Amino acid sequence: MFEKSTWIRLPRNVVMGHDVLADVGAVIADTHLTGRPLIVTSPTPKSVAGEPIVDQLEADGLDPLLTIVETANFQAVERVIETARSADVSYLLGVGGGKAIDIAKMAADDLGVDFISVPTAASHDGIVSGRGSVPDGDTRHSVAAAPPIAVIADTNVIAEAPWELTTAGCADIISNYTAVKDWQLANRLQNVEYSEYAGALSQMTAEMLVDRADSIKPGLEESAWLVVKALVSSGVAMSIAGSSRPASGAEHLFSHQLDRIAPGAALHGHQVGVGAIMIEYLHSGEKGAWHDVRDALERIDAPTTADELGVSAEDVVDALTSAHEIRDRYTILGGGISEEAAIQVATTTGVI
Ligand SMILES: NC(=O)c1ccc[n+]([C@@H]2O[C@H](COP(=O)([O-])OP(=O)(O)OC[C@H]3O[C@@H](n4cnc5c(N)ncnc54)[C@H](O)[C@@H]3O)[C@@H](O)[C@H]2O)c1
Ligand SMILES: O=P(O)(O)OC[C@@H](O)CO
Ligand SMILES: [Zn+2]
Repeated sequence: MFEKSTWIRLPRNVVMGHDVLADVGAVIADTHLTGRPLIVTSPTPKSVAGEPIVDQLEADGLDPLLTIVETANFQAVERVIETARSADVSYLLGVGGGKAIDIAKMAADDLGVDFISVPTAASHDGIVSGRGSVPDGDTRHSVAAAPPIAVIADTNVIAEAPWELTTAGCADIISNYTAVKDWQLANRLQNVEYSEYAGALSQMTAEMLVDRADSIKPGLEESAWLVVKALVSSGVAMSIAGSSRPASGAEHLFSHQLDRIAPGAALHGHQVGVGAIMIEYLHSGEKGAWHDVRDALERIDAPTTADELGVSAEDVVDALTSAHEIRDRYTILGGGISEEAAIQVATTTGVI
């Protein structure tokens, strides 16, 4: 008897392009949201998009509230939940980078209200996903959450964001190569459920982005458009899989450990990109595709070395040797790699 079932939860509206920030009110009306909105943002995105959204919604006769978050952790999620409850908020807008969007997403899920994702940078592939990613002590959770009911990605705003945020988003997509390899390996060795559709979509997204790498340039709205489309596609792959597996393998475990060892040193996307070079080496050996991963990162201006990330060689080795401990997710790292092996992979690939 066939007993399998799944829920693939996706946004109702993905609105992207030139000046679509002006459409926030229209999107709210289209999604039939009523009541008081809470805008969850961080300091720079507040002035770039948060305040213009408040002005727009006030002009529409709404009574928006705005709250600032600084760090992505469970305490921040709790604070947003309390703010929303005490102000009788009906739905949330996450406005900013990955951290503001993750916090809004998780708070909305807990409150049981809808949430709109308004990325101000193309720096991560969580803009569409039904996952939240938060550190918690020695571990890092990938929390299931409702996906945004709508995404509003203004390519004008995103093209004006610092260029390194866009290169971080590209590197987050390039890391899909190793994430999919790790997922397939876990399927073969540990019988972890694998989705052909999600895996193929994630890998194809990386391939399409790399094929267009030379047309991704600073300040160009066309480039912002290309990268946002790839981030949306990668988020959809996660929603199909019902996990972050299609976009997060050992290169993400390495990055999550680096966040703990060298907090704030580099952007998430840049860390996973450098991780992907080394993890690809572990998958395919010295003559393998790690050269292609490194070349793709170089072509989009993303870091490929510890120096460029602003971390030490010891940090890289520590993160690589402890990455397997951070989460119960089987990858090429298996039960862990030795310090000698970590030094060898990082040296051979030129990361240290
Ligand atoms: N939920 C998911 O599926 C998922 C996917 C990928 C990444 N993530 C998470 O997202 C986070 C990484 O996201 P991030 O790299 O955007 O980090 P971030 O949210 O810290 O943003 C980086 C910086 O860019 C700034 N910024 C954003 N837009 C700007 C603009 N227009 N102009 C100037 N500055 C701007 C932010 O204020 C911040 O200082 C990590 O916590 C990661 O785990 C989650
Ligand atoms: O589940 P994690 O490892 O946080 O991954 C989510 C996202 O960063 C994938 O690009
Ligand atoms: Zn990522």
